[in-house]
Amino acid sequence: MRIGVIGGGAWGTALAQVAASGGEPVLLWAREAEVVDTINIFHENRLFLPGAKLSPAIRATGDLADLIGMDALLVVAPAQHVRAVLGDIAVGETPLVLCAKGIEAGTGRLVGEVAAEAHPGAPIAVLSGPTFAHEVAKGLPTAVTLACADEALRDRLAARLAGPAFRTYASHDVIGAEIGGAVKNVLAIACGVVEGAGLGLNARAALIARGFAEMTRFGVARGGQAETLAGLSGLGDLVLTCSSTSSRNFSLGVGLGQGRAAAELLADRRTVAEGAFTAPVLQAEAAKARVEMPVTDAVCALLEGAPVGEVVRELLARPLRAETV
Ligand SMILES: NC(=O)C1=CN([C@@H]2O[C@H](COP(=O)(O)OP(=O)(O)OC[C@H]3O[C@@H](n4cnc5c(N)ncnc54)[C@H](OP(=O)(O)O)[C@@H]3O)[C@@H](O)[C@H]2O)C=CC1
Ligand SMILES: O=C(CO)COP(=O)(O)O
Repeated sequence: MRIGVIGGGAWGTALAQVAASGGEPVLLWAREAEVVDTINIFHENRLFLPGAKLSPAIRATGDLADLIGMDALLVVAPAQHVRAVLGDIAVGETPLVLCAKGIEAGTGRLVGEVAAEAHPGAPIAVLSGPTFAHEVAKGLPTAVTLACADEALRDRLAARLAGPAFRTYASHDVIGAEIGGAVKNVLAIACGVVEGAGLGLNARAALIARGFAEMTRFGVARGGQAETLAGLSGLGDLVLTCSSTSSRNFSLGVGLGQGRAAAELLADRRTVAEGAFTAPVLQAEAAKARVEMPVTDAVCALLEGAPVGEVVRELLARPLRAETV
């Protein structure tokens, strides 16, 4: 199965490394000439994944049309750019494996839904889980959810992408797998705020647990399964991203917790913190579905510039309620 990768950021590059681990050729499309050149010449993505030695089986191209005719395409552009990028390539019935984590602003669509609209003939799969790109690129042990409604295709993709240190767990729940990855980015910002504001480890654990409750409420309301949300792509990724400054979303939250403005923090970075884009659209989608998401509301308020002390006081002053409903 010949694999093409759309997106030359850290995660697209690490996934190309996974797909090339058995020596099979992999073609990666990147927007930036510097990424294409450093991969082809030095076998390193010096812009987005510096220091990771890449397989010589990975070749990069700046021409999206070169990916036509592949057996499967991993779509790893940031969530807000997936529609535009997929609009630039004719994929026909080539399976699309969505690997970005987010919800599209303006439409409230999950990335898989965006891809299905752009290419109605293409089977859709989702790869998601606790996966810092730099660890995957180094070959450190990692496990992901590989979700696809078509069982035969799911098994072929899971087998093709699995490696000695990269385990793919099959699922049929595409929506649940996507929602976990999208929502955990917003919750990771909240956990970063707790760290930045010095609110302690009890508060972080409480946010992870209550955040997981709201992720599950929203995921189930949108048609995902609670079991998927409790798996690698939901709880697993939530725990990873909420506990390390390796996470761009957690780091953004640390800055917010220290009282810095979101605009300043986002302008400072070249890499993507998806939660900042997902938070307002998640809040709007939750309101439509009548799902309460107090942690997401708090993150939205902080991104809009509300003072940390005030937001935390409001969160803690909410009426007491039963833990499970
Ligand atoms: N990094 C990680 O550890 C993981 C990331 N993910 C997810 O993967 C997705 C991609 O993240 P990641 O690889 O880390 O991204 P990076 O932050 O490493 O890089 C961002 C990439 O997106 C590109 N980009 C920016 N704007 C556009 C655009 N308009 N059209 C196409 N490409 C664009 C950037 O190019 P340019 O510099 O030219 O703007 C760059 O190649 C995200 O949804 C993320 O949540 C999932 C798992 C792990
Ligand atoms: O999705 C990720 C790990 O699974 C990466 O998280 P960040 O985008 O917050 O760095």
